[in-house]
Amino acid sequence: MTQKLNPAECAKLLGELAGWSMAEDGRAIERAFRFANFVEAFAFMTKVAMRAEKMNHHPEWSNVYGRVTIRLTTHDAGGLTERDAKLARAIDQLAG
Ligand SMILES: C[C@H](O)[C@H](O)[C@H]1CNC2=NC(N)=NC(=O)C2=N1
Repeated sequence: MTQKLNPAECAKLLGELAGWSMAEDGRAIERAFRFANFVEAFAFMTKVAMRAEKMNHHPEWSNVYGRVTIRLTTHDAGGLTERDAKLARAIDQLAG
């Protein structure tokens, strides 16, 4: 099973992932993305959804018009793991 990241590993990860922040519960990382309109936001979500499915690791997210808010945590581990880091990097790439 994927091992939860320890506090030092979490801090290191946040240092590497510009734009992401630790959730208040300390069990996830979060980032908000803004797009010009709903269609661009949904196109981004579609790309992320396909990648998440391929990685078998899925975001918790919401969308209002051009804004997409994403929370990443590993449910099977009850906290942050390397799988969240990997998906965060992929999401940042897809955001362009
Ligand atoms: C069996 C388990 O549901 C799967 O391995 C995947 C599916 N997608 C997942 N996504 C996230 N965020 N956390 C998980 O633990 C997870 N598990």
